[in-house]
Amino acid sequence: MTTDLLATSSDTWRDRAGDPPVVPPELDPPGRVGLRERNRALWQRHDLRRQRAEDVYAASRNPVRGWPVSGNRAVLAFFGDLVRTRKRSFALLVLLNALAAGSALVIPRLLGSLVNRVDDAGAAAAGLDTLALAVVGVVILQSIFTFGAQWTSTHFGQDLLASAREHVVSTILRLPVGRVEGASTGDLVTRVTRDVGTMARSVQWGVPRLLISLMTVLLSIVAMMLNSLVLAVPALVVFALCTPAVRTYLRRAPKAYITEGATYSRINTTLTETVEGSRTVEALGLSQARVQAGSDDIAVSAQAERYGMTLRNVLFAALNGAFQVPQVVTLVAGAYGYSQGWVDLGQITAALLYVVALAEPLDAVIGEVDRLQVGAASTSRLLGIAEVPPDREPGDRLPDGVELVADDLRFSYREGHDVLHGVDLRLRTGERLAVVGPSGSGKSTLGRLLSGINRPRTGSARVGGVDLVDLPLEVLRTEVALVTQEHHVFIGTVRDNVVLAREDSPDDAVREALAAVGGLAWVERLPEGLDTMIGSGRFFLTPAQAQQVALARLIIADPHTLVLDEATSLIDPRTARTLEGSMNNLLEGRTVVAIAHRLHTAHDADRIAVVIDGRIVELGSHEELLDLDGEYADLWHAWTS
Ligand SMILES: Nc1ncnc2c1ncn2[C@@H]1O[C@H](COP(=O)(O)OP(=O)(O)OP(=O)(O)O)[C@@H](O)[C@H]1O
Repeated sequence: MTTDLLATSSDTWRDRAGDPPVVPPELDPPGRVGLRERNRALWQRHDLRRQRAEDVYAASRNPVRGWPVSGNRAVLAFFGDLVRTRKRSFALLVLLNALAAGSALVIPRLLGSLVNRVDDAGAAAAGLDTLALAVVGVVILQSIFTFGAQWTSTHFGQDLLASAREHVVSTILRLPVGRVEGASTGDLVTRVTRDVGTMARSVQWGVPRLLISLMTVLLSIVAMMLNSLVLAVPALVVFALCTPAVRTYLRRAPKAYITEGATYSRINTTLTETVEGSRTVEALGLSQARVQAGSDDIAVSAQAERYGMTLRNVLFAALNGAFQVPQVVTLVAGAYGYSQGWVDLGQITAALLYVVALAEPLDAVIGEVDRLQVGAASTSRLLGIAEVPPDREPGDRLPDGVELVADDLRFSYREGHDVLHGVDLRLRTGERLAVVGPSGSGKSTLGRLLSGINRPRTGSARVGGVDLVDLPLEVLRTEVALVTQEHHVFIGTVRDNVVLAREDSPDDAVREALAAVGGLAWVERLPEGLDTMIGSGRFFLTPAQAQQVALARLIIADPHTLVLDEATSLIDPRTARTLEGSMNNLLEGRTVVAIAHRLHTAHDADRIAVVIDGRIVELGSHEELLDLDGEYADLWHAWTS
C-alpha cells in the first residue's frame, strides 16, 4: 500500500484521480456527456492539486530549496528535555492525575457492590447506607484530586510553553543574517506565527490532557482486569483490533501535517511578494495573475487539508465503532458468564460501567494524539530553524588594532557564479574610501563582506588580525557596522530606536547623535520629543527622518569603521549633502567606506575604489584617478558633463 500524500488508506483518491467515474452506457443519455466531461475536468484538476501538494512537501524536505524540517527524534528529544528539566512538577502532575483517575475507578466497583447487596435480599438494608456514603465520599475526593490535577496541568503546560517560545525566539535571533535574507519570508513568518501557535496549543493543552487521559485508560484497564478477567478480555480484544487503523494514521499523519504547514508558508510567501511588489503589480497590471497565484496556493493547501481530514475521519470512524462494540460484547459475555456462575451481577455492573467510562478517555487520547501530531509537525518545522547551519563559529580572539584588511575576497550567491573575483583592499585607519562603479559590479557585496555580514567563499576580511566572521556578533558591531538603504524603524519611542545598540545611553548622547545627523530639530518639534512613539502604525517618519534615526543609532553604537551602502540615497541631494556634511564632523577618526552612486561622495573622499565586474580596477584619490584617465575619469566626465 502506498503512503502517497493524497491517497487515502485504501488509495481511493489516487485511483479516483486516475480513473474518472465510470457511468454505465445505459445510464448515459446524451445530456450527461457534458456532466461526464465536467467530472473528468474536476478529477484532472484534483490530480494536479495533489501533485502540487506532493511538490510542496518534497520542497519542504529539501534543505537546499527550503528551510530544514527536523525529524521525529529531534521533536521527542525537545519535549523530553522540557519535561526532564521539570521533574518535580511532572511527578506532582502524574501523582495528582493518578489519584483523580484512581478514585474515579473506585466508583464503579462500589456501585457493583451496591448491586450485589440489593441482589442479596437478606442483607439489603444493613450495608446500603455505608456503601452510599462511601460513594459520596469518593466522589468528593475525586473532585478535589481532579481540581488539583487540572491546576497543576495548566501551570505545567504554561511553563512548558514559555520555555518552548524562548527556545524559538533565541534560535531565530542567532540565525545568520545572510541565511535569513536567503530564506522565503513567507516560510519564516508562517513558522514563527502559525507554527508557534500550533506548537503552543499542543504543549499547553495536548501534553497534559494526553497524560491525564492515558493514565485514566491504563488504570481503567487494570481496574477492569481486577474486577473480572473474563469480562475484561472481550473489550481488550476489540480495542486491540483497532491498532492497525491507529498505526496507519500515525504513519501518515506527520507527512500530512508537515505538508499543510508548508502550503501555509506558500500562501504567505505569495501574499508577501504581492504586497512587497505592489508597485510592480500595479504598473504591469499583474493583479489578476497575483490573485490567481494566491487562489492556486489556497487550492493546494485545501487539498492538503482534505487529506489530513480524511486521515482523521477514517481513524475516528474506526474508533467510534470500537467504543460501541465492547459494551455489547461485555454484556453478552457477562450474561453467559452469569449463567455459568463465573461472575456475579456486581462484577457485570462494574465491568459495564468501566467500559462505558473508558470511551471518554480513549476518545480524548485519540483527540490529543491528533492534536500532538499537528503540534509535532509544527515543532519539527520550528526546530528545523535551529538546523540552519551557522555561517560562523565565533572564536575567542579579539582584534589587536582597528585596521581592516581584505585579502583575495571571492564570493558567490549561487554556486559557480562568483560576483567578486579576488578583491584585495587595505583600509587606512580614519580614511574615507568611496566605492564607485556601474550597477551590479559588486559594490554592495564588497560592503557586506567588509562588514562581516557574509563569509567570503575564499580569502578573508580581517580587523586587527582577526577574521570578521570569527568575531562574536556583539563584538563585530562595535568594530564595523553596515548601514544600508533600508532603515527599519522599530515600534517604540524615538529614544528606544536610537539606543538599540547601547541601551544605557543618556538622553544627552541621544540628542547629540540626532543633532549630528541633522535630526534633532524635527525630533524636538514632535509632540513628546524623544518619548514620541514611532514605528508601524505610530507617528509616521519620512524616509529621510527614518534614515536619520538609523544613522543616529550607528553613532551611538560607535564602531570604528562604518560601511555606508548608499546611506543617503533616499534623501534629496541638498539634504544628502547637509547630512553628509554634518556626518563628516562625527565620522572624523572613524574609517568610512561609502558605497555610492553619486560621484560627489567620491570627490570628497580620501581615496576612491572603482569596482568593475567584481574587481577593484582603480584605487587612488580623485586627482590621481583623473590623472590616470581611466574608468573613474570616464565616470566623472559623464557625471559632470
Ligand atoms: N541576494 C542575491 N542573490 C543573488 N544574486 C545577487 C544577490 N545580491 C546581488 N546579487 C548579484 O550580484 C551581483 C553584484 O551585486 P551588487 O548588489 O553587489 O552590485 P552593486 O554594484 O552594488 O549594484 P548596485 O549599484 O545596482 O546596487 C549582481 O549581478 C547582482 O545581481
